[in-house]
Amino acid sequence: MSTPSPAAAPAARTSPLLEARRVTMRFGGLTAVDGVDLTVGRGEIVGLIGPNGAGKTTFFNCLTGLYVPTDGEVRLDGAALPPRPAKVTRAGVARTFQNIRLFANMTVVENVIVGRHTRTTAGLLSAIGRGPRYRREERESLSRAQELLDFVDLRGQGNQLARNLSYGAQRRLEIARALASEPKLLLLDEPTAGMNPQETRETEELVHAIRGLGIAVLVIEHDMRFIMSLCDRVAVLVQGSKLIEGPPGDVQADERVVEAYLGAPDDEPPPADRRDQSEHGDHSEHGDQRAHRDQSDEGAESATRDRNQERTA
Ligand SMILES: Nc1ncnc2c1ncn2[C@@H]1O[C@H](COP(=O)(O)OP(=O)(O)OP(=O)(O)O)[C@@H](O)[C@H]1O
Repeated sequence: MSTPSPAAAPAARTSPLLEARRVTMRFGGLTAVDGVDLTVGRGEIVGLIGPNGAGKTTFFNCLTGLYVPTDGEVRLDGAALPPRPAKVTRAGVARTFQNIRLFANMTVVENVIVGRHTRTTAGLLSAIGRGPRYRREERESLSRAQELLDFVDLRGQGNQLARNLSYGAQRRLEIARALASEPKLLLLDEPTAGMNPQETRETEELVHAIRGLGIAVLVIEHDMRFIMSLCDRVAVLVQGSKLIEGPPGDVQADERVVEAYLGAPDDEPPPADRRDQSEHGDHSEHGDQRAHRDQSDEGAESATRDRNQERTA
């Protein structure tokens, strides 16, 4: 028997974990995502940034089966992803949403167990009859959910209602629920939106820990400090098209990115303003990002939280 040549190696070994090719999404006359190529390697943390309305969330929706792209394809481990959210989750892609989507009146641990449903196999009859297979899977799911709650620093809070958790804790619970599906790739849509600097730092640590589990992460975020310190690679979307992608330093210094998204140096606030911002825990430094964070002053930040809390209520 001959040894397979490298060219004959399975696609799963040679291709990136996620490969999106020429992904396009049109809504009537509007092209929200226009021929975007993006790869994510195994264990990589990739950032996706761009101005409001650039098409970032639409692109996520194309990756996760919520939208069927008008054109292009998405592959995971070399295999085309099916255009169905549950099948995409089963294939190994989990996500969180821009606005918190928890089951507010279920307990914290139940929310995580729900996230495991794509990994349990007991059929409906077994579940109704509470057969041995169902009971074994239920025990395993509970034990795994407790581990995940420990992992996201929610130990001891499993029996609370999700709605009673603090805002930052609800965001961590969403991540635990996504991890419960045992993903190879986790997509995070603005995970630090509405967070204070301390919560943002904790989220950064958590994402590093997730990578430590061997899980790749693709993250949309407007907080440049977070993105630049977290990511191995950053891609910039502008008006549905990918403007540039590369190491964070290169992207941040790219003139086109500064012009289209970050804002020209002339736009920076005078030093007194900057000091004022940092005193208020605002670390933003540039144009659109600053505009975004301007919304995160005391009033708007609590409004964001209120909106997110309403979502879970
Ligand atoms: N279901 C839809 N039907 C019609 N237009 C849509 C739909 N979803 C998104 N769009 C439009 O597509 C464009 C891209 O929106 P998208 O939410 O993907 O941008 P984004 O980069 O995620 O913005 P933000 O940073 O504000 O979340 C916008 O013009 C938006 O209005």
